[in-house]
Parts: sequence; structure tokens; C-alpha cells
Amino acid sequence: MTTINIQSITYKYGDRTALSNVSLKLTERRIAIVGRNGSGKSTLAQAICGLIKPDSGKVLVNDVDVLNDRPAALNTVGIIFQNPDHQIIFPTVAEEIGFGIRQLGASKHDAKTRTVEVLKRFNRMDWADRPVSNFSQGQRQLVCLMSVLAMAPKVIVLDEPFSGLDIPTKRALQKRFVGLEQSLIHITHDPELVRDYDRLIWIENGEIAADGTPDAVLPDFLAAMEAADAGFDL
Ligand SMILES: Nc1ncnc2c1ncn2[C@@H]1O[C@H](COP(=O)(O)OP(=O)(O)OP(=O)(O)O)[C@@H](O)[C@H]1O
Repeated sequence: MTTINIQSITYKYGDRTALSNVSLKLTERRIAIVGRNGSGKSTLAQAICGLIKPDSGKVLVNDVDVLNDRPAALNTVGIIFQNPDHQIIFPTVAEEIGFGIRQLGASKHDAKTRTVEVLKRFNRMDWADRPVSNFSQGQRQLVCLMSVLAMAPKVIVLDEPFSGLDIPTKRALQKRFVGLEQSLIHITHDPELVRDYDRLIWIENGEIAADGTPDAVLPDFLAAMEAADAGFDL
């Protein structure tokens, strides 16, 4: 079982408090995070992955301090962002996948072997030397997923990976996520995607507004979203 221990995290961007004293113990395999734009979801995702340094508090994933033990964090938590271009840095698919494996300390030879393994698993050996720049957004998201899986993390954080994808591409990618053995923490604006998850956490203004099963939390969340104002005129 994977345990994510978020201990009293506060994070500020200048004067703006994005997360305010958030504590959570997460052990479920499928966890959804919902909330309005700007409520703090992505900030929490980055804290869970050790990508930002909270002003106070810490995150332990299976006892790994993800901020301060970067080598151990790399094969403990992975993240897939909304925009694959924020993630992909290498020109070809094999280089991109291999880079993550090398980060774990693998030799060039081992990185190559594991890159081939993951390409085969996804039936995408023909992608190895193809330039990512020619790929569609859905294909790039799959490259990101393969790169993350090649590092064999225990937890994968999905930060709205489906936005901008058409319905068939979204469905195809979703099928890949559903089958993963890893624990998933899935940030989404689409409650339908996470209705059958084990746990759903609703964040507002950097705090936990509700936490429970989707059946328990979603009705209030959806009612609040229906009643809410955008806060500005379009
Ligand atoms: N780089 C930044 N600099 C300054 N403020 C930021 C920065 N990133 C986020 N914020 C602010 O922090 C708050 C939380 O942002 P965050 O991106 O975590 O929200 P979110 O729930 O993921 O939003 P969305 O659903 O729009 O992606 C918002 O008020 C946002 O404007």
C-alpha cells in the first residue's frame, strides 16, 4: 500500500496563499481532486511531487521526503501535466523516455533496455526515433505517460491531462490510466471521469472544502459550482 502523508502544507506565491495548512493522509488507489480555477490544486500536485518548497509543512510518500530526497522521489512519484510541452524536453521519443531512466542512475545500456520495454508494452516501438514535435497533443501525452511509467513510480499525479484532447483521444488515454497498477491522484474539472474513484477531495481557496467518497462529495460540489459566479464578466 502506498501512503501519501501531506503534513500541514502552506504555500504562498508572494502575498497570495495558494495552500493553507493542508493535511491529508492518502492511501486509496484512485483519488480525485476537484475545485475551482485557482483553488490550489496544481500547487498541491507540485508539492506532492516535491517540485516546490512549501513555506511550511512537508510531504512524505512511503516515508520518502519528496522535497529533500530527490533521488528517492524520482521513482516514488511521477506527474503528468495538462500541457505535455511543459514536460517533454528531448527531440525524440526514445531520448525523452531514456532521460528519466538515466535520472534514476541507470547506465546507458539499462536505460535503452527499459526504454524498449516500455515502448513494447504500449506497442509503440515504431515511435522510438520519431520527433515528438510532429506528434499531436494526445500522442505527446502518451509519450509523457510512457516516460513516467519507465521510472516505475508508486504514485502518478495527473494534473488535468485530458484538457485539449478530443473525446476519442481522451477515452483512449483514460483507458491507459484505468489499467495502471500505480496509485493515481487525478486533478480534474470533469467529475464524470472520477465518479467511481475511491476518494474525492474538494479544494477551495487553498483549503479542503470536503473529503470523502465521490457519492458523498460530488452532489454538494456540483451544486456549489452551479450556484457560483465566475467572479468576472465575459
Ligand atoms: N506562478 C505563480 N505566480 C503567482 N501566483 C500563482 C502562480 N501559480 C499559481 N498562482 C496562484 O495560486 C493560486 C492557486 O493556483 P493553482 O494553479 O494551484 O490553482 P488550480 O486549482 O490548479 O487552478 P486551475 O484549475 O485553474 O488549474 C491561484 O490564485 C493562482 O493565481
